[in-house]
Amino acid sequence: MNRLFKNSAKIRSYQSWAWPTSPKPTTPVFMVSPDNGFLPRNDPIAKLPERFDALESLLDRMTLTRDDGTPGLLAKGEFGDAVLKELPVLSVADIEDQELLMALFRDYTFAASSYLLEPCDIMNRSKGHYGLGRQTLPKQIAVPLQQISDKIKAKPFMEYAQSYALYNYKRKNKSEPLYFENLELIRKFSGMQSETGFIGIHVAMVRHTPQFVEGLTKALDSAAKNDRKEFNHNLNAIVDTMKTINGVMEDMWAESHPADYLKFRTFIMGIKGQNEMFPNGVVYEGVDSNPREYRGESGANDSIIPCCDNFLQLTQGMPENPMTEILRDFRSYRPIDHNRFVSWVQQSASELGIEKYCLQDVKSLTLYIALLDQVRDFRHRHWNFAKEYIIKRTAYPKATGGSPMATWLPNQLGVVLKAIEDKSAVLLEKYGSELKDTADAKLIDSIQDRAAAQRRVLEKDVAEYKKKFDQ
Ligand code: HEM
Repeated sequence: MNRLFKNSAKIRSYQSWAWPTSPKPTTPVFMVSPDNGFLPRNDPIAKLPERFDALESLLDRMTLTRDDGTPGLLAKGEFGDAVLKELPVLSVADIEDQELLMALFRDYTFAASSYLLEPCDIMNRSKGHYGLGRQTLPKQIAVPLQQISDKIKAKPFMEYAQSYALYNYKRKNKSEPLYFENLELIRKFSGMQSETGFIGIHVAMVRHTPQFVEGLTKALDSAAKNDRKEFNHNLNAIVDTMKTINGVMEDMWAESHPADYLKFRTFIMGIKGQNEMFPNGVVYEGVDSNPREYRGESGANDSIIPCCDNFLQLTQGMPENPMTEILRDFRSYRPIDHNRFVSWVQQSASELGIEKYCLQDVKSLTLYIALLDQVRDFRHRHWNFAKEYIIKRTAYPKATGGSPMATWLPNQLGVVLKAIEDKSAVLLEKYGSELKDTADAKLIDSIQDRAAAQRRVLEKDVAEYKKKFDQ
């Protein structure tokens, strides 16, 4: 077992690199490693044990359009009543198996979001706005959900990794890898193919994170040993993996139709910062008489881009503004080991001074800019998703995670564009004569051109959308 940084005086080792070869039932489900990256250690448990049949049956009948084409409980506005009538407060006190706890977390969070947001979905379908959600989560859902969340150390609300996306897939063919065509969903709100596409593309991207985690840890390790050749090799590997991940992301356009997104998006809204639906948060009956507030499900809780930001030391240069505050807050909505890894990358990159280390070598700096360009590629495409799937089609000003539509994503895209401009200028000033007429010079030229063009479009977009959403 490879123990990176064991001998490095400069940075601490990432402990979970060497996690147990025979995990115990109490070993967390999400542990970052070059074996599974940011995916769970094993494929998610799809079916709950018999004692949870009442919950399983409700979730099977819930989906707007069921697998047999008939309307489900949510389509008829009958889910909430069915929960109150059919679901007892089931005990989870004796359960310690982390995989079963994660499956229960997924299923109770699906039930919670359906229960709270059912009226908003009905209102949105008929009137085009959301109205009030249910303001109390009944004890049948709230009590076990709180207990499960305590055991897995999560917030008791639907989350990107631990419920909606990364713990919600099955492989059609168990012996095949998790490419998009080989996966299907365990739970869904709408039953539309576009919902499978939306979630499936996230999973299919995260499938490539074992290489990503390996590249990051090895790059940090080689910087710690001041092995320039190895460092450049590993940095190049991260750039290549990001190209693959961005390539999968591009398939979103084909697999999830922009016109369908708002039809299932209502159910992934949060109960924080969504004033039209939950002006005072939600009371968790039998748990807390004070209302709770949690952000909704969002890809912002994925760990790939935060790791790139941290490795490139972009995070510390983010402007001190309410947008960056939201970015920090999002980081608390993910599995604890994802959070630890993301923080570890931040601390190690900062202790080693990765940015400065890259400035000292023409190849390292070129690769640093190439990685910035991949983060730009991700955030630019992502901004286009936001425009095409959301902004074009609704006047509602908040994203599912509660961030403001017109300004939040551009805040981070702007930081990356600026970093490309700055670092390219340094590269040309410092190493211009060395680079002259090489393939790397052409690469940097095209990266600069793209960044400049995108900045112009971004500024125009933000001015227009600030007016539209009054932000
Ligand atoms: C149709 C596709 C998508 C749409 C409409 C969309 C929409 C959004 C929106 C509106 C936000 C703002 C945060 C919030 O929820 O309040 C966000 C954040 C984010 N999403 Fe997505 N998203 C899509 C696909 C993806 C995919 C496939 C990923 C891959 C992991 C992803 C990763 C992220 C990340 C990393 C952020 C934080 C952005 C940043 O740091 O600049 N999203 N998304």
